[in-house]
Amino acid sequence: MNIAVFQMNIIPGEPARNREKVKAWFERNAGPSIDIIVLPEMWTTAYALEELDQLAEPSDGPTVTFLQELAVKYDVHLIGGSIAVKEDGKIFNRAVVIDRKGTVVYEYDKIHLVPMLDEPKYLNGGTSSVKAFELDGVKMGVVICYDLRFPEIIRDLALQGIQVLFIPAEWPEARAAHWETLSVARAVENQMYVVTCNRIGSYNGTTFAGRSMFIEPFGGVLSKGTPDEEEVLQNTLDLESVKRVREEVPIFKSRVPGLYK
Ligand SMILES: NC(=O)CCC(=O)C(=O)O
Repeated sequence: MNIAVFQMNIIPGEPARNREKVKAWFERNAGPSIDIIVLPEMWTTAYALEELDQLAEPSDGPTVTFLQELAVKYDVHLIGGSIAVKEDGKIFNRAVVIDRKGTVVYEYDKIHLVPMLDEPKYLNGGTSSVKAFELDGVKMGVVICYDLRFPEIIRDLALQGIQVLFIPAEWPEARAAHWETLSVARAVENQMYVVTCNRIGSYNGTTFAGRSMFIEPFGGVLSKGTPDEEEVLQNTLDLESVKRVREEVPIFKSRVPGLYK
Protein backbone atom coordinates (compact mmCIF):
# COMPACT_ATOMS: atom_id res chain seq x y z
CA MET A 1 0.00 0.00 0.00
CA ASN A 2 1.61 3.24 -1.19
CA ILE A 3 0.73 6.46 0.55
CA ALA A 4 1.62 10.07 -0.30
CA VAL A 5 1.33 12.98 2.10
CA PHE A 6 1.10 16.55 0.82
CA GLN A 7 2.77 18.74 3.48
CA MET A 8 1.43 22.04 2.19
CA ASN A 9 1.24 25.69 3.05
CA ILE A 10 -2.33 27.06 3.15
CA ILE A 11 -3.59 30.39 1.84
CA PRO A 12 -5.80 31.64 4.70
CA GLY A 13 -9.48 32.17 3.91
CA GLU A 14 -9.13 31.25 0.21
CA PRO A 15 -10.76 27.85 -0.46
CA ALA A 16 -10.82 28.26 -4.26
CA ARG A 17 -7.10 29.13 -4.38
CA ASN A 18 -6.23 26.23 -2.09
CA ARG A 19 -8.24 23.86 -4.27
CA GLU A 20 -6.27 25.14 -7.29
CA LYS A 21 -3.06 24.47 -5.37
CA VAL A 22 -4.12 20.92 -4.55
CA LYS A 23 -5.27 20.34 -8.13
CA ALA A 24 -1.89 21.45 -9.49
CA TRP A 25 -0.18 19.22 -6.94
CA PHE A 26 -2.26 16.22 -8.08
CA GLU A 27 -1.37 16.97 -11.70
CA ARG A 28 2.33 16.82 -10.78
CA ASN A 29 2.28 13.95 -8.29
CA ALA A 30 -0.75 11.66 -8.44
CA GLY A 31 -0.24 8.50 -10.46
CA PRO A 32 -0.94 4.80 -10.58
CA SER A 33 1.77 4.02 -8.00
CA ILE A 34 -0.11 5.86 -5.23
CA ASP A 35 -3.03 4.23 -3.39
CA ILE A 36 -3.84 6.92 -0.82
CA ILE A 37 -3.21 10.67 -0.69
CA VAL A 38 -3.35 12.61 2.58
CA LEU A 39 -4.01 16.36 3.02
CA PRO A 40 -3.65 18.47 6.19
CA GLU A 41 -6.21 19.91 8.61
CA MET A 42 -8.43 22.80 7.49
CA TRP A 43 -6.56 22.97 4.21
CA THR A 44 -9.13 25.13 2.41
CA THR A 45 -9.30 27.96 4.95
CA ALA A 46 -6.51 27.55 7.53
CA TYR A 47 -7.46 29.03 10.89
CA ALA A 48 -9.27 32.06 9.38
CA LEU A 49 -11.69 31.63 12.26
CA GLU A 50 -13.41 35.01 12.03
CA GLU A 51 -14.36 34.24 8.42
CA LEU A 52 -15.38 30.62 8.95
CA ASP A 53 -19.06 31.43 9.18
CA GLN A 54 -18.92 32.57 5.53
CA LEU A 55 -16.35 30.02 4.39
CA ALA A 56 -17.68 26.80 5.92
CA GLU A 57 -19.38 24.56 3.35
CA PRO A 58 -22.15 22.00 3.46
CA SER A 59 -20.85 18.44 3.59
CA ASP A 60 -21.65 18.00 -0.12
CA GLY A 61 -20.22 21.42 -1.00
CA PRO A 62 -17.60 22.42 -3.56
CA THR A 63 -14.59 21.01 -1.72
CA VAL A 64 -16.02 17.53 -1.20
CA THR A 65 -17.23 17.46 -4.82
CA PHE A 66 -13.76 18.58 -5.92
CA LEU A 67 -12.12 15.78 -3.90
CA GLN A 68 -14.55 13.19 -5.27
CA GLU A 69 -13.65 14.24 -8.82
CA LEU A 70 -9.92 14.03 -8.06
CA ALA A 71 -10.31 10.58 -6.49
CA VAL A 72 -12.03 9.25 -9.61
CA LYS A 73 -9.77 11.04 -12.09
CA TYR A 74 -6.56 9.80 -10.43
CA ASP A 75 -7.97 6.46 -9.23
CA VAL A 76 -6.79 7.10 -5.68
CA HIS A 77 -8.25 7.02 -2.17
CA LEU A 78 -8.18 10.32 -0.29
CA ILE A 79 -7.80 11.19 3.33
CA GLY A 80 -9.04 14.63 2.34
CA GLY A 81 -7.57 16.34 5.39
CA SER A 82 -10.24 18.29 7.18
CA ILE A 83 -12.40 21.22 6.14
CA ALA A 84 -14.82 23.56 7.88
CA VAL A 85 -18.35 22.22 7.39
CA LYS A 86 -21.55 24.02 8.39
CA GLU A 87 -24.57 21.99 9.44
CA ASP A 88 -27.69 23.37 11.12
CA GLY A 89 -25.84 26.63 11.75
CA LYS A 90 -22.96 24.86 13.53
CA ILE A 91 -19.41 24.67 12.19
CA PHE A 92 -17.39 21.48 12.49
CA ASN A 93 -13.77 20.65 11.69
CA ARG A 94 -14.49 17.59 9.55
CA ALA A 95 -12.19 14.95 8.08
CA VAL A 96 -13.48 13.38 4.88
CA VAL A 97 -12.38 10.00 3.52
CA ILE A 98 -13.17 9.32 -0.13
CA ASP A 99 -12.47 6.10 -1.98
CA ARG A 100 -11.21 5.81 -5.53
CA LYS A 101 -14.78 5.52 -6.85
CA GLY A 102 -15.51 8.95 -5.40
CA THR A 103 -17.67 7.66 -2.55
CA VAL A 104 -17.43 9.34 0.83
CA VAL A 105 -16.72 6.33 3.03
CA TYR A 106 -16.21 8.11 6.34
CA GLU A 107 -16.59 11.54 7.93
CA TYR A 108 -15.24 12.50 11.32
CA ASP A 109 -15.75 15.73 13.25
CA LYS A 110 -12.77 16.70 15.43
CA ILE A 111 -13.86 15.92 18.96
CA HIS A 112 -11.36 17.96 20.96
CA LEU A 113 -11.18 21.65 20.05
CA VAL A 114 -7.95 23.53 20.74
CA PRO A 115 -8.24 26.28 23.38
CA MET A 116 -4.74 27.56 22.49
CA LEU A 117 -5.95 28.39 18.94
CA ASP A 118 -9.39 29.70 20.00
CA GLU A 119 -11.16 26.84 18.22
CA PRO A 120 -13.94 26.43 20.83
CA LYS A 121 -15.04 30.04 20.25
CA TYR A 122 -15.80 29.42 16.55
CA LEU A 123 -16.32 25.69 16.09
CA ASN A 124 -18.37 22.89 17.57
CA GLY A 125 -16.74 19.68 18.73
CA GLY A 126 -17.81 16.42 17.15
CA THR A 127 -20.43 14.41 19.00
CA SER A 128 -19.81 10.98 17.44
CA SER A 129 -17.19 8.55 18.66
CA VAL A 130 -14.37 7.46 16.38
CA LYS A 131 -15.03 4.63 13.92
CA ALA A 132 -12.73 2.48 11.81
CA PHE A 133 -13.20 2.57 8.03
CA GLU A 134 -11.82 0.30 5.32
CA LEU A 135 -9.87 1.05 2.17
CA ASP A 136 -8.75 -1.87 -0.02
CA GLY A 137 -9.83 -4.23 2.77
CA VAL A 138 -7.53 -2.62 5.39
CA LYS A 139 -9.00 -1.13 8.56
CA MET A 140 -7.88 2.43 9.19
CA GLY A 141 -8.76 5.43 11.32
CA VAL A 142 -8.41 9.19 11.33
CA VAL A 143 -8.22 11.74 14.13
CA ILE A 144 -7.45 15.43 13.78
CA CYS A 145 -4.44 17.25 15.26
CA TYR A 146 -5.18 18.05 18.96
CA ASP A 147 -7.03 14.68 19.16
CA LEU A 148 -3.52 13.18 19.15
CA ARG A 149 -3.26 14.20 22.81
CA PHE A 150 -6.15 11.88 23.73
CA PRO A 151 -4.74 8.33 23.65
CA GLU A 152 -8.08 6.86 24.68
CA ILE A 153 -9.75 7.56 21.32
CA ILE A 154 -6.80 6.11 19.44
CA ARG A 155 -6.82 3.00 21.62
CA ASP A 156 -10.55 2.76 20.84
CA LEU A 157 -9.65 2.67 17.11
CA ALA A 158 -6.90 0.11 17.75
CA LEU A 159 -9.41 -2.10 19.53
CA GLN A 160 -11.68 -1.76 16.48
CA GLY A 161 -8.81 -3.35 14.55
CA ILE A 162 -7.19 -0.50 12.65
CA GLN A 163 -3.70 -0.99 11.26
CA VAL A 164 -3.12 2.54 10.00
CA LEU A 165 -3.96 5.85 11.68
CA PHE A 166 -3.98 9.14 9.76
CA ILE A 167 -3.57 12.50 11.49
CA PRO A 168 -4.18 15.65 9.43
CA ALA A 169 -2.92 18.63 11.41
CA GLU A 170 -2.10 22.30 11.79
CA TRP A 171 0.27 21.76 14.70
CA PRO A 172 2.29 24.79 15.82
CA GLU A 173 6.07 24.94 15.88
CA ALA A 174 5.93 26.03 19.56
CA ARG A 175 4.93 22.48 20.51
CA ALA A 176 6.75 20.59 17.75
CA ALA A 177 8.43 18.27 20.28
CA HIS A 178 4.98 17.12 21.48
CA TRP A 179 3.91 16.53 17.89
CA GLU A 180 6.81 14.22 17.20
CA THR A 181 6.86 12.44 20.56
CA LEU A 182 3.12 11.83 20.78
CA SER A 183 2.88 10.63 17.17
CA VAL A 184 5.61 8.07 17.81
CA ALA A 185 4.02 7.11 21.15
CA ARG A 186 0.64 6.43 19.54
CA ALA A 187 2.33 4.16 16.96
CA VAL A 188 4.30 2.27 19.62
CA GLU A 189 1.50 1.88 22.15
CA ASN A 190 -1.00 0.72 19.52
CA GLN A 191 1.47 -1.12 17.28
CA MET A 192 0.21 0.40 14.07
CA TYR A 193 1.33 2.71 11.31
CA VAL A 194 0.79 6.39 12.04
CA VAL A 195 0.81 8.72 9.02
CA THR A 196 0.66 12.42 9.80
CA CYS A 197 0.18 15.42 7.51
CA ASN A 198 0.96 18.78 9.06
CA ARG A 199 0.92 22.14 7.33
CA ILE A 200 3.85 24.51 7.11
CA GLY A 201 3.96 28.31 7.06
CA SER A 202 2.59 30.95 9.42
CA TYR A 203 -0.74 32.61 10.05
CA ASN A 204 -1.91 35.16 12.56
CA GLY A 205 1.27 34.96 14.64
CA THR A 206 1.47 31.15 14.70
CA THR A 207 4.14 29.25 12.81
CA PHE A 208 3.28 25.66 12.01
CA ALA A 209 5.67 22.78 12.48
CA GLY A 210 5.60 20.70 9.27
CA ARG A 211 7.47 17.49 10.17
CA SER A 212 4.78 15.23 8.73
CA MET A 213 5.75 11.64 9.43
CA PHE A 214 5.42 8.00 8.50
CA ILE A 215 5.92 5.90 11.65
CA GLU A 216 5.96 2.12 11.57
CA PRO A 217 4.34 -0.12 14.22
CA PHE A 218 7.59 -0.60 16.21
CA GLY A 219 8.02 3.19 16.44
CA GLY A 220 10.62 3.74 13.75
CA VAL A 221 10.26 6.97 11.78
CA LEU A 222 10.31 5.94 8.12
CA SER A 223 10.26 9.50 6.85
CA LYS A 224 9.84 12.98 8.24
CA GLY A 225 9.08 16.26 6.51
CA THR A 226 11.08 19.42 6.99
CA PRO A 227 9.76 22.09 9.39
CA ASP A 228 9.20 24.70 6.71
CA GLU A 229 9.01 23.40 3.15
CA GLU A 230 6.16 22.20 1.02
CA GLU A 231 6.93 18.64 0.08
CA VAL A 232 5.63 15.21 -0.74
CA LEU A 233 6.38 12.32 1.59
CA GLN A 234 5.80 8.92 0.11
CA ASN A 235 6.11 5.46 1.62
CA THR A 236 5.04 1.90 1.13
CA LEU A 237 3.42 0.26 4.15
CA ASP A 238 4.19 -3.37 4.89
CA LEU A 239 0.99 -4.35 6.69
CA GLU A 240 2.45 -7.72 7.69
CA SER A 241 4.69 -5.79 10.08
CA VAL A 242 1.65 -4.85 12.18
CA LYS A 243 1.02 -8.55 12.73
CA ARG A 244 4.72 -9.26 13.38
CA VAL A 245 5.07 -6.49 15.99
CA ARG A 246 1.84 -7.57 17.72
CA GLU A 247 3.18 -11.12 17.94
CA GLU A 248 6.59 -10.02 19.20
CA VAL A 249 5.23 -7.76 21.96
CA PRO A 250 1.66 -9.03 22.46
CA ILE A 251 0.15 -6.09 24.32
CA PHE A 252 -3.35 -6.67 22.98
CA LYS A 253 -3.26 -10.19 24.46
CA SER A 254 -1.76 -8.91 27.73
CA ARG A 255 -4.43 -6.28 28.35
CA VAL A 256 -6.62 -6.71 31.43
CA PRO A 257 -9.66 -4.69 30.39
CA GLY A 258 -11.61 -5.68 33.51
CA LEU A 259 -9.29 -3.45 35.52
CA TYR A 260 -9.52 -0.35 33.36
CA LYS A 261 -11.39 1.05 30.36
N1 LIG B 1 -4.78 22.39 15.21
C1 LIG B 1 -4.58 21.78 16.36
O1 LIG B 1 -5.36 20.95 16.77
C2 LIG B 1 -3.36 22.21 17.13
C3 LIG B 1 -3.10 21.37 18.36
C4 LIG B 1 -2.10 22.01 19.26
O2 LIG B 1 -1.70 23.14 19.08
C5 LIG B 1 -1.57 21.23 20.38
O3 LIG B 1 -2.12 20.15 20.69
O4 LIG B 1 -0.60 21.67 21.00
